[in-house]
Amino acid sequence: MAIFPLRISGLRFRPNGREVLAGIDLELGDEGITLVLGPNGAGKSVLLRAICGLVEASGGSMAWGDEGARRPEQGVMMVFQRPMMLRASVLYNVALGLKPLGLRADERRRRALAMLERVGLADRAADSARHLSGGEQQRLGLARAWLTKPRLLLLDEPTASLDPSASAEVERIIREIRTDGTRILMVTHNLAQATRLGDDIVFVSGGRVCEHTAVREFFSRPRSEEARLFIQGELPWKMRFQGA
Ligand SMILES: Nc1ncnc2c1ncn2[C@@H]1O[C@H](COP(=O)(O)OP(=O)(O)OP(=O)(O)O)[C@@H](O)[C@H]1O
Repeated sequence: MAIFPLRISGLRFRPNGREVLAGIDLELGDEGITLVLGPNGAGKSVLLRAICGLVEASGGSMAWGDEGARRPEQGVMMVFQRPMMLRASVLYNVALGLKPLGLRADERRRRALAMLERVGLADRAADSARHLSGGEQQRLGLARAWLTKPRLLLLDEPTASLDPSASAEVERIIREIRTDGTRILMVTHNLAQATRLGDDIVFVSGGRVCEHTAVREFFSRPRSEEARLFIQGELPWKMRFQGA
């Protein structure tokens, strides 16, 4: 089943009557890296969780592919800021992603080792995953997801709290995953990273998409006052939560 274009219309999430997603409209084609920017509390992570089905929307719709399926059967993966690690080796944690495919154990091991090579963790295969640094854990999370060849990969601030060299390594891997044919939707607070990595920007504020434009256009000619103030670091705290 083709899952693109993904058309999101009027998506709402209102836990206890509080408007977290206030009617998200967004369309994603089948290629590239889209960066989600916006102030704290804007609803960026909730949007990603809603797309991968971890949060149940209170209203609106998502239509996957030309047939407008309500849910994708497979092919959507999400990597969190702190990826989940089992109390087991790095190799075991990566190979875990292949379990649902019903492959033999030696094939899972072979593919997982090859993937660890690609993310620069081959020499850590036997170590405890929980002893990895934050940057290494993020690379492990990316490897685990990449191994399943997802069509859409959702990344929630994958370089938050990483130093510049660990961030650069994670960015390299993200580019490779994209080159390998995976569509990426990624939340970041790092504007320089957005210019390095993104094809287009989705700017979210107050639970709405205020603009969705090419990266260069977003930074040179932001359409909304909120985006302009955000880029300049001057978005007043009241507007952050109330939207435009
Ligand atoms: N499952 C949930 N139930 C109720 N409220 C939630 C839930 N998940 C998130 N929220 C609330 O929704 C709001 C938006 O959260 P979200 O994590 O999406 O913000 P964000 O834009 O990712 O912010 P940040 O940049 O700080 O990570 C927050 O006020 C948060 O407390």
